[in-house]
Amino acid sequence: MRKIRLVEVRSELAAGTRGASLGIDAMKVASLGKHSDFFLRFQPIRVKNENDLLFQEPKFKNAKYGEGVFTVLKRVCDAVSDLRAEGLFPIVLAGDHSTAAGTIAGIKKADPDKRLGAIWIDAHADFHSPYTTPSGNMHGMPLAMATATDNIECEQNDIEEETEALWERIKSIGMRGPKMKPEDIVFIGVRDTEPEEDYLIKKHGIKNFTTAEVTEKGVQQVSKEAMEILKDCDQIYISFDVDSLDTSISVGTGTPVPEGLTKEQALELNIELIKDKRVCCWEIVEVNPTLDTENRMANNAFEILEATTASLIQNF
Ligand SMILES: NC(=[NH2+])NCCC[C@H](N)C(=O)O
Repeated sequence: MRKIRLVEVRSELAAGTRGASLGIDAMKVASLGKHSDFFLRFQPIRVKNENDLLFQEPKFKNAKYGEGVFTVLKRVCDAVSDLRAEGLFPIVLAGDHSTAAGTIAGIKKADPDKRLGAIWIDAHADFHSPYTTPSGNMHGMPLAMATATDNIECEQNDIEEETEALWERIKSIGMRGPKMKPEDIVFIGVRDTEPEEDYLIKKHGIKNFTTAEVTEKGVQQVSKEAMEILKDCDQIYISFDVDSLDTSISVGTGTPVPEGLTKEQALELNIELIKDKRVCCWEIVEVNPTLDTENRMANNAFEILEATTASLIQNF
């Protein structure tokens, strides 16, 4: 059986809306409500955050709070890389989705020679760089960080020199250069992108399984096809952003988008995908209880976390 370690990252610097750093504790409240022993079973590692920067104005307008994001991602990278070097399976519970770039860097740092792929279950492609971002919010950038993509072809923002230097440092966390090829990304549920991201998706032929496709083909088939696309990867990372879920379930996330997955679809998808023996890390992000009523999103997210972990344990 694989040994699991929880990594708790209460960081929300890279989100545009406040509150995502409370998502982990909202899931803990959900677990108490269910009388679950989940949080007793795994020893958590807590990564220090830099959320106090939020009391100041952001320094970099195309990479807001980027200096803090860099520090947190570096810490996440080191924590994940240490766990992977010990052969442990990190389950990362995080606030905003930028942490995924730290996680990916950590996986790669521990196994630089292994080809890494990612399954990105999300409403967003998170493929912006400071050169293209419409918001400056760095939770829209983790896949550009991980693949070292600037997307100058679609440049929208005339970025400052300091921002450029910071972006270079962020892309070099763990190791210099790309940790993954864009071709080794599979999207599920992506439905809110900007033209600059559409350009990259088309350029690299990245497959997106839409909500309609998941409904039509079913979870088993979609999981099979997703893994088939990543057949040449040695390791697979799964990133689950709760905004992949439909807004009728809950709006307890910073950037909710209609026409998302049902809870059952997301639950089954994660249960199924994590059975693949190459999956080496799973992450859940963007639960924001301050935007919610009766902790609905965290209740759903915790259910998915618990079921996915159970599937991981049962299948090894
Ligand atoms: N992880 C997220 N919720 N990302 C939302 C990104 C939204 C938009 N594409 C932006 O870059 O601002």
